[in-house]
Amino acid sequence: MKLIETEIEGLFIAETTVIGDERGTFSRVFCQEELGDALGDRVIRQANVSMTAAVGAVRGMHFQYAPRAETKIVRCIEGQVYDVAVDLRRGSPTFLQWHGVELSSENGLAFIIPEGCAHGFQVLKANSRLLYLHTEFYSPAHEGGVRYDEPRVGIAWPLPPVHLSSRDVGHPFLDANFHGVDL
Ligand SMILES: Cc1cn([C@H]2C[C@H](O)[C@@H](COP(=O)(O)OP(=O)(O)O[C@H]3O[C@H](C)C(=O)[C@H](O)[C@H]3O)O2)c(=O)[nH]c1=O
Repeated sequence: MKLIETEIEGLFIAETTVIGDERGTFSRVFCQEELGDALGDRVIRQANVSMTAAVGAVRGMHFQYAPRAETKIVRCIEGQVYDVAVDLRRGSPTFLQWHGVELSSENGLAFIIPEGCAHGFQVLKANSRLLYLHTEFYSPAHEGGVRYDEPRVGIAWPLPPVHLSSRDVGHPFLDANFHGVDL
């Protein structure tokens, strides 16, 4: 696996080597050692899978507050999505900047999203499935969210967002006094 830095500190794209033969393909989807520069001494504590049916559907933007802030490794195992991270870290030079990347079962890329960054995605191919590896346990009491259409962030979704959950349309807009989350 090869780590590619982005302009947002701690936010990486991971390339995966796909080994093909006459039977099909094999690829390593996680390696604590090969992702060491992104993970440090963090360990994976929980893995989840989501399937999202409708093209254009958006889930996000989610994060967990400290002390249950988490690094999240996201990979598209079926279909194709536009995956986005937003830097919410107080004092970060890229505060409220976002970075998007297309993840698909074809390109085998993974997005490594550090603590203090919100995550969301939009479905580009029907019935897309995502695998999430989390360095913290799910903690509803520490869940936070930013609107997918937050004007202070300005995410350029490839398609008009549809099929959002009531929770995701219910996230508050950021007021002028929001200066970031502390880790
Ligand atoms: C994360 C999680 C959720 N849940 C329950 C809570 C809800 O009843 C249901 C769906 O949860 P939520 O609407 O928060 O999930 P998504 O909107 O699909 O969020 C997912 O997609 C966005 C883009 C992310 O970044 C989240 O990390 C990822 O969980 O599963 C659990 O029971 N366990 C869990 O670990």
